Amino acid sequence: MQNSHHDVVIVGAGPVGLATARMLGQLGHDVVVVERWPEAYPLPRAVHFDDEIGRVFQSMDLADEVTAITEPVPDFYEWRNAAGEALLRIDWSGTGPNGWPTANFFSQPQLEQVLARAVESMPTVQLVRGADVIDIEEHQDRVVVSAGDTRVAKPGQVVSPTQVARTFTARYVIGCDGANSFVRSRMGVAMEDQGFFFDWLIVDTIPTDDKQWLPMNWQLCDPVRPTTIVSGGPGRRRWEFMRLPGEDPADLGTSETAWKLLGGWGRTEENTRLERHAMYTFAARWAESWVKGRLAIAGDAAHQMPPFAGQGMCSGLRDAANLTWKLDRVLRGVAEPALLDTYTSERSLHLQHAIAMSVELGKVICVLDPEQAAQRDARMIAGGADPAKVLPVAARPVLGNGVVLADCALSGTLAPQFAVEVDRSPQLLDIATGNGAVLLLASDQPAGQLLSASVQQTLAELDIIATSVAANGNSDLRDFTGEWGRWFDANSVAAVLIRPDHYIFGTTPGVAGAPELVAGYTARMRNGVATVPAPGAA
Ligand SMILES: O=C(O)/C=C/c1cccc(O)c1
Repeated sequence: MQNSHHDVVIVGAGPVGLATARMLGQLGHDVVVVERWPEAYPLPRAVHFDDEIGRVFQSMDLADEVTAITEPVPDFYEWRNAAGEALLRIDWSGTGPNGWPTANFFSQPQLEQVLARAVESMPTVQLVRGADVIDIEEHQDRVVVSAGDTRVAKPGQVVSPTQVARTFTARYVIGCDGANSFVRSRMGVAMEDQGFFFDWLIVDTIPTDDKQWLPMNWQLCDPVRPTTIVSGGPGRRRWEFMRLPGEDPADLGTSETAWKLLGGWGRTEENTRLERHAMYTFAARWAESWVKGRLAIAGDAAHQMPPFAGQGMCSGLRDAANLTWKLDRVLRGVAEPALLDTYTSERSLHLQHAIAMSVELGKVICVLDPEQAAQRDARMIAGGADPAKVLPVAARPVLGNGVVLADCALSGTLAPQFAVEVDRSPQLLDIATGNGAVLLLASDQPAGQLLSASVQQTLAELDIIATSVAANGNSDLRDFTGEWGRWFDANSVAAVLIRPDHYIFGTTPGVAGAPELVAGYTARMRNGVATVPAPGAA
């Protein structure tokens, strides 16, 4: 029997598992990804990522590869009633604060191919397909993952093996193994469920004509048949049809029904290839704890949400970005394992925002009663289809308690990624600074002249890059668009400490407060769980 030793075993080779492997591999760790299916799954599932996740792909050195398989959104994501009136218009056009298009559509098999190629090219990362995890044994200093060879009974169906064919020993195991996660079941954690369940038929197609789709993405809020019409990535279209009361899910989930419903949209075998159709029960739930001992979960293994905000995969990739820089420090022995507890506390609150938003959007479209639909229409039309007026979730998402400064307005929110100039060459901030934590100072002097030798030594020990940005003068980075200046001014801050996952640890009103900011971050990283008071707080 084969046995191999690693720093981390990742169970599941979907986008979240592969991204987690890529990020840990970039940090030099020995990682194996264990996937039960012998071949990459060829059919669509997730189709959307936002500007934050584009930045995460960029940090994985995959900006060009991902851009090449992606369709950015040029217009509004519209929600219309049966009469065609706008109920909600969400601006998905343009570039977001993370320096990437606000909304992007792709086909998951293509994305997985990009990610799989990337991890397979890394000397310390291995991808093992066809290995079905059947046991996980946790010891004080290691975890042993046992896998059998996958037996495919018929296309799309595996029979769980009973015999162990190989074992993988590691210091940590991360379950990126989907909604029915085996790793989660081994952790024995409870799920918090919002009780939001609706059945929908998802239909993925490849149009063979040259039809234009305007707007690119929209929702038909017609109680006769609530329907989603969105991109499925370049050259693809997705429809989602809500199951009506009395409809049998088995009847709705046939290709005959898919064609019948597509027919109502003028899509026939003459102009369309049916790529996939599947029934889904949308749910809104999350695990109460995402780390237990040496086991962790991420992505659908940790949470599921309705698709209407396009945040399912985005949330999973946020998990990967949050977990990997912390796990890196624990694996390197420069942080206590207690640092990993902040993965749950930070991400869970942020995730609950995404779930609340997705459920609110679900409440808009999953309405089958004509009376209720008419009331909804009147309310949303009166609100001018403005998301700020017609949706109840307005506050921006923020990380929960963790490696964040208390009493600091920007702590736990995303830092923007505006462009800067280095040696007259324009580039996005993270390209200029490289991956990792950044202390960004609003000053026309170089950071090296603003910080004492001892602060600079602490920064080096914590792998924090210190740099300054200003429109003029001798700053390290030139704010050639003025966007950084406006951001610092609007928030009344002059120093910001940005974590490796691009979230803000904290800010100070003056550059002079930077050493205290660094001291707070240092304490937080070393001590684990308690939140650090803001500089100057009593
Ligand atoms: O990527 C996904 O999982 C879902 C994307 C999406 C975007 C917009 C509307 C939807 O119903 C789904």
